[in-house]
Amino acid sequence: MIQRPKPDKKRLRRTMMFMNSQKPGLIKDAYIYGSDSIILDLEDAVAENQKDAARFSLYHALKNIDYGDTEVLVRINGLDTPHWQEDVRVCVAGGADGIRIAKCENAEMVRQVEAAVLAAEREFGVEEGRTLLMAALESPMGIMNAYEIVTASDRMLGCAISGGDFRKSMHVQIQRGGVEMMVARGQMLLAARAAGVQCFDTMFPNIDDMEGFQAEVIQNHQMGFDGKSIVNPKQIAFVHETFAPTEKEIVYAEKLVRGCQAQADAGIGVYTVDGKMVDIPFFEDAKRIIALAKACGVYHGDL
Ligand SMILES: CC(C)(COP(=O)(O)OP(=O)(O)OC[C@H]1O[C@@H](n2cnc3c(N)ncnc32)[C@H](O)[C@@H]1OP(=O)(O)O)[C@@H](O)C(=O)NCCC(=O)NCCSC(=O)C[C@@](O)(CC(=O)O)C(=O)O
Ligand SMILES: [Mg+2]
Repeated sequence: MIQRPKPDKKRLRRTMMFMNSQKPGLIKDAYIYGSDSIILDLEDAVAENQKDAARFSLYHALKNIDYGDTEVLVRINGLDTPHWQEDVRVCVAGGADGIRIAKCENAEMVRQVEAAVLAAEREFGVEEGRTLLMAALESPMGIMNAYEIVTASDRMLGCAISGGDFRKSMHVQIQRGGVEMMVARGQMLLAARAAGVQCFDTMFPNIDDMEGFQAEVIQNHQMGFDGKSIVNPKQIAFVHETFAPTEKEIVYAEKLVRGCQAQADAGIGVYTVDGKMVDIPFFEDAKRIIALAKACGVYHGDL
């Protein structure tokens, strides 16, 4: 039986790759692709008459497959279905790192899942508080309530917007440039940053349109997302590359971090580095960039 390390709310999550729990062939070696997290799906990828079979296959995967450093999340069925409570029991009994709450609309839904998770942790002798939560915001109501959702539980690692359901409820189609979801993405990002949790963009469904995918990933990064839901292994590399700090950013951040203490000791609060003004917020951001570069495995200095 596999014992997974304690889940970390703040870990690196550039990619969260969905896969159908109903398909043992997909989930048995999902870690080989190197996405930061995988999402074993019990919800919309699983046909209604296969929910029990998917849960069975999920439980055996959680118990017997060593996913190594890959975080293992499970997307449970919506709270308006007869499935979600049994989904929660299986996730906790199997030792999943966290649960993605599908179609989350308000804080009360988070509290309901949290109560079910706690009951399952007690039932199966799992350390209380071990199982993390994240919310998928898939409707206008979910987006409007983003802040109350992400602050509803100490287990909450963050939230993700879900474009398929969201666009359907807004009567819009996916657009190059993302104008149809710009406001919702922005509102969710504000809520997540205000709450100090992570924030993820939706999956890009057109897996053969790499150009469109790459344009969306670049925009996600520019907007401030921590990562993205994905549906296919060929989407991983570009997201990882885009979300890692560049060599130029690392060199500049290193210069700021190394210089800031000396400047502060000399009583100087604001000065220029390579022709750019810097003061306290820039140092904090430089430290974040170095930490991110370390987590991405692209920092080789001694800070
Ligand atoms: C799309 C396709 C069928 C294409 O398959 P294909 O086989 O044609 O792909 P190929 O590229 O040929 O695969 C090459 C090799 O990779 C393996 N491989 C492929 N995909 C893999 C994968 N995901 N995990 C591990 N392995 C994989 C494959 O087995 C093969 O291995 P091998 O045979 O050994 O060479 C496949 O990708 C897939 O099933 N994707 C996940 C779909 C899914 O789960 N959707 C539900 C979640 S979204 C949703 O519900 C909407 C949402 O709710 C979202 C939100 O909330 O954010 C909203 O509202 O927006
Ligand atoms: Mg959905």
